[in-house]
Amino acid sequence: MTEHHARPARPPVLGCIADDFTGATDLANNLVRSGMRVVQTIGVPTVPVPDVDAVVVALKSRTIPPQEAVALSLAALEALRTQGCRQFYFKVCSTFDSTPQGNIGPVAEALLARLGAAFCCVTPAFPQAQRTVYMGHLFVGRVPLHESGMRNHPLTPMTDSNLVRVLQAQCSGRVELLELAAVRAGADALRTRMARLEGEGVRFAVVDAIADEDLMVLGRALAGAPLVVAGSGVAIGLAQNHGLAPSQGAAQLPPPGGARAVVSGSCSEATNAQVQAFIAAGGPAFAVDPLQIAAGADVAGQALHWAAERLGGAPVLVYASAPPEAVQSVQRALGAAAAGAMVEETLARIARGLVDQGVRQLVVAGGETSGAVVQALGVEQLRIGAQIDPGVPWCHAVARHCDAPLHLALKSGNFGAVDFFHKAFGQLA
Ligand SMILES: Nc1ncnc2c1ncn2[C@@H]1O[C@H](COP(=O)(O)OP(=O)(O)O)[C@@H](O)[C@H]1O
Ligand SMILES: O=C(O)[C@@H](O)C(=O)COP(=O)(O)O
Repeated sequence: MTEHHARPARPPVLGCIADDFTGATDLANNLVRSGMRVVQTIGVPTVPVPDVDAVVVALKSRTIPPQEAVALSLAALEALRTQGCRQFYFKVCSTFDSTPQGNIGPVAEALLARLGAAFCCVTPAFPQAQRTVYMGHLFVGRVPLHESGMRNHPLTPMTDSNLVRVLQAQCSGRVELLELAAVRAGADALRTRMARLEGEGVRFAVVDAIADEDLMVLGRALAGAPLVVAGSGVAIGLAQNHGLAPSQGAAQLPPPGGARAVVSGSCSEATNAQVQAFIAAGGPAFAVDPLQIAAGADVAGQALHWAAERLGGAPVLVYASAPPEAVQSVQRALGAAAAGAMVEETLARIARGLVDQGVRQLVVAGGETSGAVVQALGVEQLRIGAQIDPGVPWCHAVARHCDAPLHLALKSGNFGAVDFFHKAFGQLA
């Protein structure tokens, strides 16, 4: 939850449903930086949230069966409506992580139907993190999505950069492009164009955006729209519709304490480079071998025994992160879903053990991994602090399974500079 400023209490204006936990903190980070007071809940909130402008519900629904993702997302929508939210944001990955079955299309269609709406804009553009959309094609830095490291993702390999085509394969409604020229024509013209597309029976418009200014225009055009489906980028353009402006004060967190650790289950290019940089700089690191887990070894116990002798000194790293060839060989042996679940469960047990041993500053790399860790720790709400790198803030969490509050950074696999792990702890020092 962010600091409360002196504003009259009113229901939150924006209700957000994020399909993974790193994605949720990424979105909350952009909302906070644009001037909104935000509370992030882990799972569907069951109690009233405090006086905030936006609520972000973090789900772990990106890779579960589509019907389960739909049911969870609709439950989140109902809870957000109960809190008084009037506009809704379905936060998906900036690399549009999904499979031909979903879950972006099915969840977006179900949310639209429940809201009684017929049309919504979709864009994963987040230029500050080098995600741009042009002619409906998603670029990651200088390369199209299908040439980026995402083509080798363990759970959601992305092999087509044409998002109109990718989304159409997941939807029954019609998907069209809203090209950059329409965005550059300004918010009023863009709104007129959106209305025309809706009149033509289009359900989803994939919107081009290559710079923050495009997202600001789109944000204005979305005033009053019931739903937007987007990465975290569009968040920078929504606060202006509610008379809110960027504020630094929102990012203050209590001082950190305790030992420092990183748990990494992301196999993305950026994370693999961060792991290698940490090790090359002499950081103590323990590699988790999925085949050992499958063979019945007590890998979590070994990792915790190793860590117990080192905690309190330099930050320690426990990682399953591995390059694509190693991941593929594990997946051939164990199956992709089973390997993923097994590694997540082990890393979550390790994270909980590390916290039991006194870790109070914890970086988790990987969206699914973060979901597993946060659930194992029993975290219910997160307060968002300062940004470490685009898309990744420090957060402050109270966890059921920890007697003192924790500083947590949930890092999307793709995000962060190569020295992210050291940078993160340096920022808290
Ligand atoms: N060495 C490995 N072999 C196979 N799967 C792995 C390995 N290491 C991690 N995984 C799995 O890969 C998935 C990575 O997804 P995630 O944590 O969301 O990372 P990212 O943020 O990069 O997408 C997780 O399910 C994780 O358990
Ligand atoms: O939008 C993004 O890229 C991130 O917020 C995100 O969703 C992260 O997903 P993972 O790469 O699985 O961590």
